[in-house]
Amino acid sequence: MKYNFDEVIDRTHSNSMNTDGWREYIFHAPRDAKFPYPDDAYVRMWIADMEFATPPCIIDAMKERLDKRIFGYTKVFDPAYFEAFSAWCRNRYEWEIKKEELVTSPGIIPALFELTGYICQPDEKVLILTPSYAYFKHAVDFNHRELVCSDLINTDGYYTMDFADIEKKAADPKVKLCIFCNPHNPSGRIWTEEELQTFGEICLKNNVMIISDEIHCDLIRTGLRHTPLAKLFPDSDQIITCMAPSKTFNMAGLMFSNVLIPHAETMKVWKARHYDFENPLSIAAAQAAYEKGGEWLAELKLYLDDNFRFTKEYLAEHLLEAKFRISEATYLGWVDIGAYVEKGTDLPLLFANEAGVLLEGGDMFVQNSDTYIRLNLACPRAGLAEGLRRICYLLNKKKK
Ligand SMILES: Cc1ncc(COP(=O)(O)O)c(C/N=C2\CONC2=O)c1O
Repeated sequence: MKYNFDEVIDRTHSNSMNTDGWREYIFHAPRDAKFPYPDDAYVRMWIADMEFATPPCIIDAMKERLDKRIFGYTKVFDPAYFEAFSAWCRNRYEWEIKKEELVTSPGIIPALFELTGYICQPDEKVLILTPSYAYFKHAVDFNHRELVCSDLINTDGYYTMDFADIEKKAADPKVKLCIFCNPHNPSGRIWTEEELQTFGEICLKNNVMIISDEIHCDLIRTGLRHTPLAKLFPDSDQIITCMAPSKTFNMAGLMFSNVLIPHAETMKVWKARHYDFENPLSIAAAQAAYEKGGEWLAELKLYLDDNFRFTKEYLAEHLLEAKFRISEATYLGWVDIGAYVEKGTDLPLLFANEAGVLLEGGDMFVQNSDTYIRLNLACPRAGLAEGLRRICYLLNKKKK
């Protein structure tokens, strides 16, 4: 391997949400709230960013931009960025994107917050599939629109869409938008073309616009394939696609993402209301990611594959009644520990107080996730092993 994913990198004093923001985000506690373990004694498996250095090609591109020494107002003017991103979509997803549909946003979450308000009138509703990344709900709440949830069907830890339920809810004339996660966080599903086709047809037939959040699409297990939803409906202007280098290359702090808006009226509102200046270092980083990041990503995927295999084997040996499937996508493990805990247990607090592990779980994913914990496996294997050891020790002790 050319890259060292076993390297432990010190993130303290870097204003990192991962190391410094967990009290507020997970527990809604003040920054000085006391917990049983010293901060640096926690195994951090919660927020979705990685413990791996961003690829050298990206850091070099940022250094090259720094050497220009002026950082005035900046937008994506150079066509080289579109060429890099469109080549990425063509080569990896056999998907031709259109330059006139591409805009950028300082994150997919801000785009979801904006687009929800642009697309839905105050009395209209937004459909999401649950369990869900909580910010889908936050985007709806922020816009004071009504949230409608369709629970995914969980068959022994394998999640599928409940098309009958989606159809019923999409038929409500007030449901105007679905924020869709493709691939799915937290279950790790990569939706098949057949599932995407069925889902898309239900929404389009019922005049429900879709925002397909595909931020995790590059982070799939080796050998599996992602299908952009919009690729299956080339004649529709009702599917907005969000992609980003942020998850793929561990650069979420650079606040740069791609939004593809085929719907003319929505694009018109976006251009009228969105603040479209960008950070020059972020543009340089994103372009380098798409132009040169492929080799690093291939090695990252192999390392993550091994972390998932390690987790599967470790839980099979040390937590016999846990249910865990290797996620098809994301670097997030999704584990049912219902055999060890009561429904309604505050799982993040339990593991923070009694295991020294920071994780997300339970009701942090809107609904339909009660006895699940989500583990960030994008870390050096030694840290992963210690986190799993602590989790299994606590749960086996509680079981006795
Ligand atoms: C489905 C999905 N969309 C959007 C985002 C964030 O996009 P951004 O605004 O950074 O461009 C995340 C990050 N997911 C996270 C971040 O921490 N925990 C998670 O599950 C995500 O999982």
